[in-house]
Amino acid sequence: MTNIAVVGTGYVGLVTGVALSEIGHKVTCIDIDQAKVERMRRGESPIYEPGLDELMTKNIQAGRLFFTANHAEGFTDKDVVYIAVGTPEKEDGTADLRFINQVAKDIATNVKQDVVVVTKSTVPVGTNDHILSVIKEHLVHNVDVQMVSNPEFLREGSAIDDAFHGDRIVIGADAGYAGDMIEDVNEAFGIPVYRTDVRSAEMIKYASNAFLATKISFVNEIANICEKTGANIEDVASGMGMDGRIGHQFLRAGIGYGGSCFPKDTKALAQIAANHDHSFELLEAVIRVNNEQHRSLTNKAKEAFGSLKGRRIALLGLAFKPNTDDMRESPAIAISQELLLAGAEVVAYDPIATENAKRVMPEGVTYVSTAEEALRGADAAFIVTDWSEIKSLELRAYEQYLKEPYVFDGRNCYSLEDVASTSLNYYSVGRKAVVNGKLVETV
Ligand SMILES: NC(=O)c1ccc[n+]([C@@H]2O[C@H](COP(=O)([O-])OP(=O)(O)OC[C@H]3O[C@@H](n4cnc5c(N)ncnc54)[C@H](O)[C@@H]3O)[C@@H](O)[C@H]2O)c1
Ligand SMILES: O=c1ccn([C@@H]2O[C@H](COP(=O)(O)OP(=O)(O)O[C@H]3O[C@H](CO)[C@@H](O)[C@H](O)[C@H]3O)[C@@H](O)[C@H]2O)c(=O)[nH]1
Repeated sequence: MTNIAVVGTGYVGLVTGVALSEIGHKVTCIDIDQAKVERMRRGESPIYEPGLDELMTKNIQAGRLFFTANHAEGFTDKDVVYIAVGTPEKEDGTADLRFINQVAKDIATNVKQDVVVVTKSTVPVGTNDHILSVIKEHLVHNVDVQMVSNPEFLREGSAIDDAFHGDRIVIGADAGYAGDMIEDVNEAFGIPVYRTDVRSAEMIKYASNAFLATKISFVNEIANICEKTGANIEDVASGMGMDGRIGHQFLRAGIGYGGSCFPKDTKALAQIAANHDHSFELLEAVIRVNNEQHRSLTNKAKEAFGSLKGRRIALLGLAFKPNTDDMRESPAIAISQELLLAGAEVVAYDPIATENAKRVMPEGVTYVSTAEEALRGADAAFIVTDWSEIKSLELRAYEQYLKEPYVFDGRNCYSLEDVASTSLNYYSVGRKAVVNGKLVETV
């Protein structure tokens, strides 16, 4: 059992703290947001993440999981401090290290015993060295501080499962005992550990996200070409994925990636390269293709309707992916902006993310509390997030509620054969359209 503090209780910090307590460590989670801390003390997760509340409550009751807004209290008697604060993007695409710098100072002024500092946040190569120098500069007590880079690979919506069944735990440490200590801390997860130096660990995180984003933009480009050639992206992706070297994962064509990580991390890596006089052309193209892909549904609707002025569009799903309330960089934002710009009226529904959506979606969007309400009287439906509730909506609901039978499906939720037996005009991604019951090429 190790005494651990986790600084920052967002998607990563809270899940990390809860998972570490579940394998037997004594964990104090620290956040500057007092209201959040109060909720967490009651066992309520401030984020929607399946399975998280139950595990929080269990470990609070077991006396292994604590929450505080007071750094001095949180750091008392801790052997390990995890940094899990946000590293959002700045205007120029670089990572904003404001919160990281603050935590480094908080650690320096509060720790009274030797400590291993573990960086979970996604940070540019060289940041762990920077954190250590900030800590050393502000250190109040004469203690030893060692750094470990331990990037996080969890996905929102399946974060708990990922924490216990991830593919690997990357531990980047230079000379010293810290790397071994963090390997021991993680032993009970039973997940393969990959040991490397600090800078390589920092790079593994960005390279992994950039590679996955590349897969998505690649398959989206293939989907766009499928639409022009009459091929079917679902079949193409399945056939490609059977090659073990390619694999089936991350070959789902759609409206482009969103979320709190891929958009910001791809830009940050391109910027890291640029700062070292390297133009990362491939990644720049991945980002451009993704931005363009956000427009694909609206472009299809414009083509089908001529003009979208005065048209009422039902947006089904707002979160950047199912099973999360996270709206950061959700394609729904760019899609709504495009629709409103084109003069359309936007009525939106999401099973969970509506409150968060209201904070980041453009002004003028109307929110309703069921999919049926959104569809009723609309000229078209846009399927934006493939929540299981939305995927399982029967096709006759669209026929029944829509004023015009137009569905633009950004997630390929329905089979073309099923749609062909309805009266719907259906446009999806990388597949033929269905118009008047017939499969037709879109160009
Ligand atoms: N969200 C993900 O799925 C995911 C996955 C892997 C890695 N990451 C990376 O992990 C990091 C955290 O991401 P997130 O989505 O959990 O962030 P988040 O924005 O959801 O949460 C950050 C939390 O840190 C708190 N905080 C800020 N400054 C603080 C301080 N000085 N002391 C204590 N608390 C402080 C904030 O109040 C907030 O609750 C980022 O670098 C991100 O790129 C995120
Ligand atoms: O085949 C696919 C797979 C995903 N997506 C989209 O890609 C985005 C990201 O999805 P996903 O990777 O499942 O979710 P995140 O929670 O953003 O997780 C990513 O970003 C995290 C933060 O760095 C990493 O820890 C994870 O390993 C990495 O998968 C979403 O908009 C998805 O709709 C697709 O369009 N097609």
